[in-house]
Amino acid sequence: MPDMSLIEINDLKVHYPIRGGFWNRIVDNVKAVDGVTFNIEAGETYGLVGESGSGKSTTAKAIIGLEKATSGTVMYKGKDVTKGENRRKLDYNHDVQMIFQDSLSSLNPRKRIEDVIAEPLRNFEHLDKEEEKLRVLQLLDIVGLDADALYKYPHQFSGGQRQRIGVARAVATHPKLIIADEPVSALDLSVQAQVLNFMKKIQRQFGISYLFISHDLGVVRHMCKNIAIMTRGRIVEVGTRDDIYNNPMHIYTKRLLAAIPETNVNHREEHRKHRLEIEKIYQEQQATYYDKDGMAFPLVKVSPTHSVALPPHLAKEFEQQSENEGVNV
Ligand SMILES: Nc1ncnc2c1ncn2[C@@H]1O[C@H](COP(=O)(O)OP(=O)(O)OP(=O)(O)O)[C@@H](O)[C@H]1O
Repeated sequence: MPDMSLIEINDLKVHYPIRGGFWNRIVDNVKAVDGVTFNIEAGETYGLVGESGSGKSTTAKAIIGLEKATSGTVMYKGKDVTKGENRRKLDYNHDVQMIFQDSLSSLNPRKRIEDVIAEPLRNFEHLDKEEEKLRVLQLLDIVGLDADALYKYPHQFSGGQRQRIGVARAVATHPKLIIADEPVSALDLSVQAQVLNFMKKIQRQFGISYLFISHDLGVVRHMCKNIAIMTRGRIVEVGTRDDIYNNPMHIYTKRLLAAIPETNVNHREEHRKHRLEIEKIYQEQQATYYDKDGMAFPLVKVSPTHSVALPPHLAKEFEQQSENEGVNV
């Protein structure tokens, strides 16, 4: 039997009802997440990328159990953790932690850092005062903060330092998976790199997996082995880092790649031209990449590691190819 992935998300859907009319009946649904499937392996960083409103955060919330799945499964240790009873049985809330974009609102402003970081320890491990303090100090050290941080409050830190505190808190109970929802989007470029480096260091040290959510393919590049591109509630392209950056095939992925800012001033003009070119192609062709309801087409395998939601006229070639390969086996 093949090894199980750490977590397997299968055809996950989260639809929100829209009510209206005199009787306040359900008149339609917002398909925030509409059939998302991917696996995260132990120790890897999996990227989920898309623009605002594409359904990334709702996917994350459904995985962690903060949002109810309309259908589909999230399999962890062989059980579906969209069901509360399985989450409790498997200690899922201990094993899966989250880091949010805005640490100022996600860290309790009235608690000192010692208590902020100790909170998950108090929920899940019963240490005495001395042991607890030692653990908090170790965690601060791992994310490069001094012991005097213990007695300060979140607002006394910079954005980058607060994100590091969020990382220390998430890692406190040695989780198996950390869901990081836009963990560096609110930070300056130089500080982003610092926080990402701490995240990588911690990953090596504790062997944890990340689900790394971002709107920016530039940020994800140095973090993720596998990446899924999401828009309008569906995955439109999924592949290895190499597939996505060197052979993007969906028009939406190409546009996201062109949107990565060029840091080298000598290449800025060239990059601007390329971006405008892609934008023109996007405007001309995007309608063909979605069905009559504006939804992405089913994914088609274009290589063993790479799948793309190609429109039917482009998908044909690859469907034919896989059929032929099937015959050869
Ligand atoms: N509770 C809700 N009720 C109705 N619609 C919702 C709800 N939560 C999210 N949505 C809608 O679902 C879609 C996906 O939202 P989601 O927050 O998952 O996107 P996102 O990609 O994470 O964007 P962002 O980065 O801006 O949070 C959006 O159209 C949003 O308006």
